[in-house]
Amino acid sequence: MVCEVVSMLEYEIEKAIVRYRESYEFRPFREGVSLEDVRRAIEHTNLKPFATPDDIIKLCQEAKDNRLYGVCVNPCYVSIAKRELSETDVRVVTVVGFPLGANESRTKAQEATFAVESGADEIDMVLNIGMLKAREWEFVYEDIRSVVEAARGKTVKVILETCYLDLEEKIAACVISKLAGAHYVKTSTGFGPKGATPEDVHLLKWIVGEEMKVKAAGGIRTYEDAVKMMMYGADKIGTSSGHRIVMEGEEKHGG
Ligand SMILES: O=C[C@H](O)COP(=O)(O)O
Repeated sequence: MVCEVVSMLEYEIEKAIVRYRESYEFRPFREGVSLEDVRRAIEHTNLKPFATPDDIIKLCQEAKDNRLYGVCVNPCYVSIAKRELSETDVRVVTVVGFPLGANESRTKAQEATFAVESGADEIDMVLNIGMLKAREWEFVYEDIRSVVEAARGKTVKVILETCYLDLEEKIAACVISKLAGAHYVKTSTGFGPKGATPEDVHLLKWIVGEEMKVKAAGGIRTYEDAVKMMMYGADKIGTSSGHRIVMEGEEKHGG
């Protein structure tokens, strides 16, 4: 059984690498991203270690005022965010195995279970970066699967932390995330040495295709940054600058 999973993962990863070598082209997936598109893509984020309950209440208020897609908060703040956003359609996103991805899989699964119990609508988990680098494909696959199962149907995003990965590792991480049943791949935690780039966002979208989505996160500070990420394949934008980005968009488009 384990052998079958390993062979399936190796086969699919190799197939994706060959497809990349034969036909990859870097060009925008779309033009014409509107301010409304940007608002509805932003997951307004505060994952700082020193964030207080008052900071989370402010984050939620900004998300409501700016009609953003969601907020992304550390697990201890899920219930506060849920309370602040009740009777709105603003989603509560939280993180698992954050920011290193190096917890035991059962710890990640338990975190996901607790997050859902506390009211999280979506889970952003960090994959096991060291195990990916060691080409322990089935470990990485089972690690993601355990969180997908624990999330009980809630959206699961897999943070790849692309700044640490080479091209083949990025492709392998996308293929494994998709096969393990995750709904998104996400570029970065915002805590690594580098965040999202249009090149990485494009590569991720090109590999996962239409059945899966991409979240760009880390270092996205301006309206122009957000629009560019969306042109190159991002469906969601994780940023601690959501309020500023929308203000810039309103200035540009006249309110
Ligand atoms: O998941 C989102 C990131 O943590 C946000 O990163 P940022 O603070 O660089 O915007």
